[in-house]
Amino acid sequence: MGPQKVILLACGSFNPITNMHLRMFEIARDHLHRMGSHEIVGGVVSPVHDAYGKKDLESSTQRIAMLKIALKDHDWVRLSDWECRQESWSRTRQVLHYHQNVLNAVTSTNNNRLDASESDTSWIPENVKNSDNEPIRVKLLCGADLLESFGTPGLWADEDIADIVGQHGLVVITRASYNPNEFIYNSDMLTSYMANIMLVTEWIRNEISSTRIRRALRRSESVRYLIPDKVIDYIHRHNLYGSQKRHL
Ligand SMILES: Nc1ncnc2c1ncn2[C@@H]1O[C@H](COP(=O)(O)OP(=O)(O)OP(=O)(O)O)[C@@H](O)[C@H]1O
Ligand SMILES: NC(=O)c1ccc[n+]([C@@H]2O[C@H](COP(=O)(O)O)[C@@H](O)[C@H]2O)c1
Ligand SMILES: [Zn+2]
Repeated sequence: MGPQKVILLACGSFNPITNMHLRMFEIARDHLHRMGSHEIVGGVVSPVHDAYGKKDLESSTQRIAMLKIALKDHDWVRLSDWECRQESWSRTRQVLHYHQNVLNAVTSTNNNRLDASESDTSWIPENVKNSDNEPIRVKLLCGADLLESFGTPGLWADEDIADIVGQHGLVVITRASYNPNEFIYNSDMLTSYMANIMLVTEWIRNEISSTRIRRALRRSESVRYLIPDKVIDYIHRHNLYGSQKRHL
């Protein structure tokens, strides 16, 4: 059996998109290709709905505009704005299900093909559409902080975690001050699904986070080389995150 084909899907606020969000895809793809077990055929960024209501969450219109700029010439990662187009916030399990279902329909040769007008397929790589009918799995790509948020009481339903890890699978990138190995060890459920959790060590560590980017912008400090130049330009032109107009 050859490597399993995978599309990596990253959920989050992307408030705003940072270079580290983009790096996550690269680090994950290199690792999985080196292991020989998976072939990454695409990447998808799925920004969260406005109703997620996190502190300082910029509107989805602006977050999507910044993502479009950042991903404009990207060779393999695309945007899916499905979450933002829903009536309310969607659980991550639903997000994975939706994307897996569309993908199944687009790649299947039988009758459950999608009505093209019904669904947005712009996040699916062209070479995958009408391809050779090989199954492609949508896996959740996340940082170790998101994995550890599984342990926050009341935040994730157990059956959602079981479904996400059991049916889809996780690719987790290490992050400073988190210990995903120990977190998995401490959880009976995650340990039972360990074969479906790929831990990827980021050796060129950096602590870029959207929170720190917003803080720097608020303080009129430079965020150059931390987020794409064109996104910085957009932020200043639209005075987002309390930024004063300033040149790069
Ligand atoms: N420096 C990083 N290292 C590893 N993973 C990261 C890093 N920054 C973001 N991620 C991951 O990117 C995904 C999207 O995260 P999110 O939009 O919350 O970004 P963030 O930088 O953590 O933002 P915030 O500071 O607002 O929480 C999550 O899975 C998160 O774990
Ligand atoms: N129960 C759930 O499915 C659940 C709970 C909390 C966060 N999430 C998701 O995790 C991501 C977290 O993003 P932030 O790190 O920006 O808060 C978002 O995409 C959010 O929708 C999902
Ligand atoms: Zn975060």
